Amino acid sequence: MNNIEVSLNEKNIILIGFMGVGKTTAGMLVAKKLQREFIDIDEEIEKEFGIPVSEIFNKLGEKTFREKEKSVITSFCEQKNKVLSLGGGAFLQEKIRSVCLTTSYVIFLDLSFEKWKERISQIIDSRPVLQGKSLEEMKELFTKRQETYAEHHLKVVTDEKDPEVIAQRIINEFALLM
Ligand SMILES: Nc1ncnc2c1ncn2[C@@H]1O[C@H](COP(=O)(O)OP(=O)(O)OP(=O)(O)O)[C@@H](O)[C@H]1O
Ligand SMILES: O=C(O)C1=C[C@@H](O)[C@@H](O)[C@H](O)C1
Ligand SMILES: [Mg+2]
Repeated sequence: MNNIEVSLNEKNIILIGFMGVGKTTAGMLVAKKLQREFIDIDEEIEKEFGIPVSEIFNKLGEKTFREKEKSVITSFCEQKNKVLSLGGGAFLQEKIRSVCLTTSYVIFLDLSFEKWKERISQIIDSRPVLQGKSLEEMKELFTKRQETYAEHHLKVVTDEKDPEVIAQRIINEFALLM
């Protein structure tokens, strides 16, 4: 199937994976190529509270963030024709996993730890879950979190440097599913 046929299928495309694997970067390009609206769930949560994710964690607590994360994702899953980029911890919640997997196509963006660690300096300031952790502790979290992404419809490896190439690969592999 080609891009046109992919875009005719109305189900949402949902990108999951660890912080920094490129869900937002690739997701925006996938949405543009398929002429769909792109929604970054972390940004939607920030809009609801009017403060950045790190401040939500610090001032309101992770529990409040996770509750909002669940309600925002559930509400977007009632819509269609979107490309959603989920926060790296969203799939920790069973309710989120089930609503995403039953309503939408869930694509797991996979990246090796070796490649991921090259991005730490770019993401650390805005990712409270990483702050104060040693490289060893980050590796532990990275490895543990892979279990939460185990349920998906498609896995796409994102070690490639060029986000355009990754976005096209997501679309091509997704088209094979249909
Ligand atoms: N293919 C790539 N090669 C190199 N760097 C990349 C690539 N894709 C994204 N990046 C960079 O890695 C960082 C994280 O990317 P991005 O914000 O898209 O990740 P994310 O999966 O959305 O993270 P989060 O779950 O924390 O929202 C950004 O600085 C981005 O510019
Ligand atoms: O992996 C996580 O637990 C998180 C990832 C980010 O996308 C944000 O959703 C938040 O910083 C928590
Ligand atoms: Mg993101």
